[in-house]
Amino acid sequence: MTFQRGKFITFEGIDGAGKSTHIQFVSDCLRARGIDLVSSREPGGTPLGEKLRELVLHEPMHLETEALLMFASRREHVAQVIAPALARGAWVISDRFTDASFAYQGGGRGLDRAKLEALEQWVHPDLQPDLTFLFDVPLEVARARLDATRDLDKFEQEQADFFNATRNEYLRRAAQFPQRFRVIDSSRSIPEIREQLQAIVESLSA
Ligand SMILES: Nc1ncnc2c1ncn2[C@@H]1O[C@H](COP(=O)(O)OP(=O)(O)OP(=O)(O)O)[C@@H](O)[C@H]1O
Ligand SMILES: Cc1cn([C@H]2C[C@H](O)[C@@H](COP(=O)(O)O)O2)c(=O)[nH]c1=O
Repeated sequence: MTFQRGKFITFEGIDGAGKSTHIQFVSDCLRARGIDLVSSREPGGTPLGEKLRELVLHEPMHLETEALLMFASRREHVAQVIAPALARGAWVISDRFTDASFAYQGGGRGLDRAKLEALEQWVHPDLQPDLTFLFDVPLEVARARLDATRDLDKFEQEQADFFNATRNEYLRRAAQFPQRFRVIDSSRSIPEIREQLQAIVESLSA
């Protein structure tokens, strides 16, 4: 028996844009449609990846070390979780993937894009998301949402210039890959965003 490869969906956006809020909703919509779904996150998603997550979110380190650890976590995630699930026909949702490295380490921190492209080619030469939701929101809105909720990690404590550059790189990539990106105006209310997400999910799983 041959299985059709499952679909790979990623959620992206600057910290506080609201992507995590909507992952559960989209997951519930897909499961209600009978789809076998694996939901995961980066950095993380495996026992080793979760240890790397603790390091990159809390320890100061060289920019290139940070990028390499993101891709080390990703290599493990692809090998242990994403590729096996897709191969057996399950769908995978990941809270962030390689677009985040281009946006944060590339846009935010200024790492040469060619180095990120080389890492991408090394770590997942044959894998790209089928669909990427980019939750786009002005920095001030994201910041207000974060400040209201929790202690901030290393990235969340970055300044406005960092997040503006990160957001701009996300938007640049959305324009570069329009066939897989859906830019969601995340400054709207949660019910309005859900309505749009539901329509996209229904068209995808029809
Ligand atoms: N559309 C919205 N309107 C108002 N509040 C929202 C909206 N979306 C999310 N929030 C709230 O903003 C806060 C941050 O949301 P969430 O954790 O989903 O962001 P995130 O993009 O996943 O952030 P991070 O990447 O840092 O984990 C939460 O308290 C959430 O309830
Ligand atoms: C995958 C990935 C993530 N990051 C950053 C982006 C966020 O600030 C954190 C993860 O936190 P979240 O609350 O789970 O979104 O990590 C990054 O800089 N580069 C990456 O490749």
